[in-house]
Amino acid sequence: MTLTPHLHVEGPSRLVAYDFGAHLAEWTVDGLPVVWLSGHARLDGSRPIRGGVPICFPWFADGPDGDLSPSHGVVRNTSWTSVEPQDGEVWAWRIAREDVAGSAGAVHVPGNFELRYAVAVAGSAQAPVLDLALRVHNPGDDELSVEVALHTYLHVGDVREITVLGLEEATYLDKVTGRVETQDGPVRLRGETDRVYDRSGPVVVEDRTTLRALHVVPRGAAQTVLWNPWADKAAQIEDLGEEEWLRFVCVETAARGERSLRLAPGESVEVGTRVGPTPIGTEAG
Ligand SMILES: O=P(O)(O)OC[C@H]1O[C@H](O)[C@H](O)[C@@H](O)[C@@H]1O
Repeated sequence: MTLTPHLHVEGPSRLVAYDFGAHLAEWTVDGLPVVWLSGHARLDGSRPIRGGVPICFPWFADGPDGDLSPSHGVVRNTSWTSVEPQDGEVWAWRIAREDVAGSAGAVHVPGNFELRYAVAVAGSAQAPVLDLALRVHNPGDDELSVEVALHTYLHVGDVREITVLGLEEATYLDKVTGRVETQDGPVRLRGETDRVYDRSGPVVVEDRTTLRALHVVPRGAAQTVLWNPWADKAAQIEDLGEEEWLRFVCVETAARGERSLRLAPGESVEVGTRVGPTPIGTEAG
């Protein structure tokens, strides 16, 4: 099966998305990717799409106790239902617990849930801003505790040449070493990077290669995950081409572990991310 893409062109923006995973796969501005898609991504529904913005839910990676699969939960492996976009949204989708019943990992879903996800483009033609909004609703009678992430793959010219601002002095779990550390100054990636920062403020990725700054503004989740597999790990990832690891960094709006979302019966919360490129040296629009 080949997945059918949705395409949207608006001013300098071009967006591609799939119902499978409600996955925004590409956002280019003036022909240059901001949200990056692997040239080796499988677009046949046989595995999650490598790149774009995978939605991780109701667990992140292998879950709070490290024993769940598939990686990042069940909704990025399932086709969502398109619903009517509202108020300037480009696309919107919905999925609920019954839609994942029977899928791999469904037995680990911790309770009833309903998700609505929307992709919008805001800002101006000169400074477009992508807005991603995931509403999580608990329609059940019990508290719902879930992990979630908007796992944004941002395009950079060379990940070794970027500076990530906004995480200074934040504590983080280094998933590579298993240690908890404190960020000393801006982040410059020097090897495999897989960190869960206890911070939910704006992050700026300065990319000296493309002469762009990518501004990421999260909402509704307490953590920021920074990920790049680097050369050796990337070589083991089937749907990443040679050297493709140089072309992206993931800056993820996340709520995992002790910072999971806890929803009372009937409660809804929204987790979102805004992303916008600006030329280096100017402020976000
Ligand atoms: O390969 P995936 O299942 O898409 O996961 C890719 C990566 O996602 C997150 O950033 C996790 O923190 C990493 O540990 C994981 O390797």
